[in-house]
Amino acid sequence: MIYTLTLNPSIDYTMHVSNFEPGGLTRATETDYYPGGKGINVSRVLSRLDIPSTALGYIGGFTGEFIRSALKTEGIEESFIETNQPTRINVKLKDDVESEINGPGPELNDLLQRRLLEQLDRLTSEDRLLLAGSIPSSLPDSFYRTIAEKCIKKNIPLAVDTSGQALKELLDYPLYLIKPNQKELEDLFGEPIDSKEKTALYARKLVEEGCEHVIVSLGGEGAVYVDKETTLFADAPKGEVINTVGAGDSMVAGFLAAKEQHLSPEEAFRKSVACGSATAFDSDLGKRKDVDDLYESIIIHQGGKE
Ligand SMILES: Nc1ncnc2c1ncn2[C@@H]1O[C@H](COP(=O)(O)OP(=O)(O)OP(=O)(O)O)[C@@H](O)[C@H]1O
Ligand SMILES: O=P(O)(O)OC[C@@]1(O)O[C@H](CO)[C@@H](O)[C@@H]1O
Repeated sequence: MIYTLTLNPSIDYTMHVSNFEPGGLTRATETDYYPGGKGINVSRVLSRLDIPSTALGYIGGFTGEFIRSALKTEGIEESFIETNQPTRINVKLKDDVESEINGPGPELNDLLQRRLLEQLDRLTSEDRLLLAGSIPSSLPDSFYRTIAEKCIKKNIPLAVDTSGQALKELLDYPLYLIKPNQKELEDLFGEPIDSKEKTALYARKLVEEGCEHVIVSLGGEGAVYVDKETTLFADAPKGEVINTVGAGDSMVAGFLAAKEQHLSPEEAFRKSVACGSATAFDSDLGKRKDVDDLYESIIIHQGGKE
């Protein structure tokens, strides 16, 4: 079973506006709300691809109830731990450019932390775990490390989609999959990375440090994939971009789904890019039909083994 862990879920409240005026009243032309948080997005896309997963993490209050019922409607298993504070609401503002305001997340005491670690103790080497999104500030920065150590000891493949210090610390472990975006890769190495070739070079450093599969997403520029044997470049397909929130998470889901179906790295990468772009072209996460339609149109170039 694939388990997705979202320590800090959210409701994503999307507001479409035109000419947002800071300090003034702006009326939205359209609003939507979706269950959010990176791991939850991955579980939702996996489910659209007919791959079951179980969503783990902390939820609470009326917002948490919304997430629980949305996942139930979509037939997604969950085993969330209840907190006594409402799950955060993250605002996604769509004007000519996209802006995001993400909440800080709940206070999680020692007991809640222990409950999650006990849950994870029940995973076996038959499972896979995805650690996705930010660590709420009430948890120690080392929380993902604690989880990683447990998983590596039990040979549980670990996929990671997070940023900043949390991501840096996890690179000490042999990870199954990591999917930084361009900015996250730049932050990791403290260097501007401004071409696909340079992206591949730095992605290869991550492979050399022990990551089995590295995908770097580059928004409208597509993505780069590196493993021990292969370097691949994908162009993003053209289409009307509606909402890129969750596009990166969709890529992770596409790759994990394809690997569950034993597809080759190239096919898995293709599926990953198709999922990312299907989401970018939708107001919610991408739909199965759109992923299938885009799949064949993704152009993949082989790179050298720098
Ligand atoms: N403008 C676009 N046109 C086509 N596809 C896009 C566009 N923007 C994003 N995508 C698709 O989505 C993928 C992921 O995009 P991006 O690099 O923005 O992810 P991200 O920053 O991790 O997103 P998030 O954290 O919001 O999930 C890209 O590799 C591409 O396949
Ligand atoms: O604050 P975090 O945990 O870093 O990111 C949370 C978030 O921005 O990531 C998802 C998109 O990737 C959204 O559903 C959600 O609002």
